[in-house]
Amino acid sequence: MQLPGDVAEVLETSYREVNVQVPLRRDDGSLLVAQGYRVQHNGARGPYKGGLRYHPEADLQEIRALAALMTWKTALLDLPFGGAKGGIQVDPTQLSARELQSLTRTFALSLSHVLGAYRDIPAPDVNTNAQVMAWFMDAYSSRHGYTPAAVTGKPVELGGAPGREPATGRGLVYVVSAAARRWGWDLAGRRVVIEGFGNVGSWVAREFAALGARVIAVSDVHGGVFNDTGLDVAGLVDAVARGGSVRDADVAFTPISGEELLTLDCDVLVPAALGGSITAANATSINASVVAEGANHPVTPDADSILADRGVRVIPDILANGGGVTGSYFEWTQNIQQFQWREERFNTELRDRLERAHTAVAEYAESNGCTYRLAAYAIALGRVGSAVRTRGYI
Ligand SMILES: NC(=O)C1=CN([C@@H]2O[C@H](COP(=O)(O)OP(=O)(O)OC[C@H]3O[C@@H](n4cnc5c(N)ncnc54)[C@H](OP(=O)(O)O)[C@@H]3O)[C@@H](O)[C@H]2O)C=CC1
Ligand SMILES: O=C(O)CCC(=O)C(=O)O
Repeated sequence: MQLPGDVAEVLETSYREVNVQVPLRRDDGSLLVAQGYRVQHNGARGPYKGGLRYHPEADLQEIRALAALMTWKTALLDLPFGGAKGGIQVDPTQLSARELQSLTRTFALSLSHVLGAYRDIPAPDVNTNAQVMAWFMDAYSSRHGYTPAAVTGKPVELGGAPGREPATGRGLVYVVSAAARRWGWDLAGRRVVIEGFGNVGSWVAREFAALGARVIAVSDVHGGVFNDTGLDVAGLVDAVARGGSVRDADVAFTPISGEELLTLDCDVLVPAALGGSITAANATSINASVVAEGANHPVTPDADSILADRGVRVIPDILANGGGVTGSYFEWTQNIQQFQWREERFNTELRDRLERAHTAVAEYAESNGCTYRLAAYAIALGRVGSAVRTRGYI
């Protein structure tokens, strides 16, 4: 794409990286001092936008990488946002509900000077959910006045958009369906494997099952479950809603390891857990026709080349999981206007935006003979580069 050198130089680093101390008085009286981050990568196209992750591996390097991905994602989806990501390096599974709320409020207050509805708008990511966003919004509002548009992914009764919670997984299935139509595939009866069964993975499973595809394996941190004739997705969802693992589900399955799951013979493999699960070490063992990236950067660059050489089609994260931030965009605009769409309208608009982005990527890839990932990056970087120059940043 011949990105000019000065544009590349400014996009290689983040605009602002905030590192805050997040002290928490534990229920037992001891003190935990966690590190919190918000990285604002680029805001040329609009306010910074991106999720908050609570995870022991959420360090500055990881958050920085995820923030840059948000810049490309919002540009590819043509949303009026830049890219950011944040998080706390902590294991939330070890915290009580009171501790989680306290940690979230302290974090929100320490970041509040760089956030805001027209500055930077957080949302949920790994181990954060609508309840965490409600606490975050409440803490932010205590300092700035009631501001629902400062955070997305909120509970529906607090200005959340009906449809935002399923939007990432549902959007991925809209994108795969659009690609399948282009390739002349019928998704009914196709074998689907999903790594991760949280917000994204569980909605991918529900939406594929609703289309008549066969979800043959899913996993969480405790391992995987496999059934060649198709898993009972509703039963898996019930088990997780009760606070258990997919392994606790009262459905027919054979236990498998997370590593085995990735190598199963399938039509569509959806990594929907953390980054870096498909590497040069296991890319030669992937037995999927298509890898649709629900997670952010689940395929390392080395693995990406191996998959491309082997003819495995990869639908990149910035397209495949773009339904989440697109849904957040709908929520943000509705909060600003004090208005709410019904979920049917939300889904129609979501599908339309994702299909348009998919068509742009597919056409670019076909006319330039490149992968979907390169096409998606070329489109996104072109848009960000143009905004950087037009706004006079450089
Ligand atoms: N939420 C959103 O709107 C968006 C999320 N994403 C990306 O999607 C991915 C998943 O996010 P989300 O669903 O929100 O997060 P959740 O916290 O809801 O779920 C994460 C899931 O991944 C599982 N998991 C974690 N580590 C592993 C592992 N090593 N092997 C197998 N499973 C594992 C978790 O298991 P357990 O429950 O047992 O811990 C859980 O099932 C992330 O990469 C995120 O950045 C991308 C776009 C938007
Ligand atoms: O909804 C959002 O604003 C961001 C979601 C997110 O973090 C992501 O797409 O990775």
